[in-house]
Amino acid sequence: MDHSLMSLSNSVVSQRVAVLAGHLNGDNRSRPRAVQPHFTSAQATSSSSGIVVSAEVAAALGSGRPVVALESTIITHGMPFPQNLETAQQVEAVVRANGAVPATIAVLHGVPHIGLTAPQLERLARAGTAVRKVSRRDLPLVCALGLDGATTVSATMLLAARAGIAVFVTGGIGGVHRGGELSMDISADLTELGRTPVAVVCAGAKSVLDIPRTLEFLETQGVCVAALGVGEFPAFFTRHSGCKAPCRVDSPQQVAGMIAASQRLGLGGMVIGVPIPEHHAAAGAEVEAAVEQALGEAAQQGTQGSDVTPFLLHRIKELTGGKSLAANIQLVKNNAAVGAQIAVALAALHQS
Ligand SMILES: O=c1[nH]cc([C@@H]2O[C@H](COP(=O)(O)O)[C@@H](O)[C@H]2O)c(=O)[nH]1
Repeated sequence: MDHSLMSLSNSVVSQRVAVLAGHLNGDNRSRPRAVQPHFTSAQATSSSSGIVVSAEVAAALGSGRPVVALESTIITHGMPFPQNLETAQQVEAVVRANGAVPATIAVLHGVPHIGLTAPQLERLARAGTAVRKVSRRDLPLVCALGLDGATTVSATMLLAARAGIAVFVTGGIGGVHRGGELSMDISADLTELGRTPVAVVCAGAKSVLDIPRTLEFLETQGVCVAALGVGEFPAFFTRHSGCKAPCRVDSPQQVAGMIAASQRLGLGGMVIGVPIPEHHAAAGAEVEAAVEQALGEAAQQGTQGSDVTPFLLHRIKELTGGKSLAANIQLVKNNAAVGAQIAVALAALHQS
């Protein structure tokens, strides 16, 4: 075993995992302060959770310091090498610079890891799409077969919650795909948001998706969706989706207050849409034209299911000559700063 890592069985985190595992199984009775370690260590075993938390993340969680979860599909499937590795490293640095501990999440050789070492991160980034994209439904298989897995928003949320991490930063969430009313192609991210108590800080959902139906579905799932500093739900590359955000928040402290209230009430996840900063927004019309073309090609080639998003991301990048990738990197870093500020505000609330 890697000595920089700590098995859950011997840590305070294991107690928190026990609390959250109960919640994920539908036991919401005692959630008020979801990350408070009030279970005895006898109630958690590493064999039941099988999750490894890095020593740094475990120490931060154990002392109530802010932690931000980060996903790994964005590294393997969302960007090409080496920009994916550079971005992953920079995002972790931005989280630290804003006062929180980053916890990148992935499955390595069948074991879910919360907090990766530099060599682990590099191995995933180099392997890219050769690593299996893992959402909630894929976890049993990759764990049982000892495979590597890059966790999507749904799997990352689930694992973050089991470790007691309440704030998670990514680029964009999955959603209802266009034509989803017939194909039923709806990302597992949306149902996960309905059931798992983690706030996902993102730049909204890409316009490759059906954003109005995505928001409708989130409402059905009972997910609190807010936009930060604007009235409109952001659409990833552009600040404008044409859809009013269900609510608007104006500071990390306000978001922390909503997360704390959600925890007290035993609710599920939350989406905080942070619009891409004005000066980094890619030429909207150009990216939108690329989106339309890529969607047409995906339909023509019969691309389906979990292959659709990676195909579209790759094609849009090609069609915009890399402008979409540059914008993507900037918005993720911006989200990382905001997410870390939210985690800091939440930790302060819990300690007050
Ligand atoms: O702009 C992006 N949106 C979504 C993804 C990834 O794609 C997943 C959704 O895939 P699907 O539509 O197959 O559920 C998300 O959870 C995330 O991991 C990404 O990398 N970049």
